[in-house]
Amino acid sequence: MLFKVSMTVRLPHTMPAAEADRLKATERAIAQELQRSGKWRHLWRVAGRYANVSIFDVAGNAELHDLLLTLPLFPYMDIEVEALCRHPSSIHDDDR
Ligand SMILES: O=C(O)CC1=CCC(=O)O1
Repeated sequence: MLFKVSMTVRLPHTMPAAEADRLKATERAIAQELQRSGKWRHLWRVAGRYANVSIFDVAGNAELHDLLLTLPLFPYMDIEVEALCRHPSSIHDDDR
């Protein structure tokens, strides 16, 4: 199943820079591994905001939830999830 996931990062201003850098580096490693696995299909920065829009391809709601929980920035992100289905006018047969 495909999901559009919007994440807005809100790190506390009181967080030490070294801790923020550590979290971001670990987040990056996990995100890149999930992209290599095919589960995190797209990752886009929202211009002008500390936010991203992503497309995930996972078995269902529970897998998506469990995956998002593994992200080190999870406690510091507002996350919105929208389930996607194939548009009848889409010419891409890999859309599900
Ligand atoms: O910077 C972000 O938008 C948060 C994030 C998600 C995956 C990643 O590497 O950073």
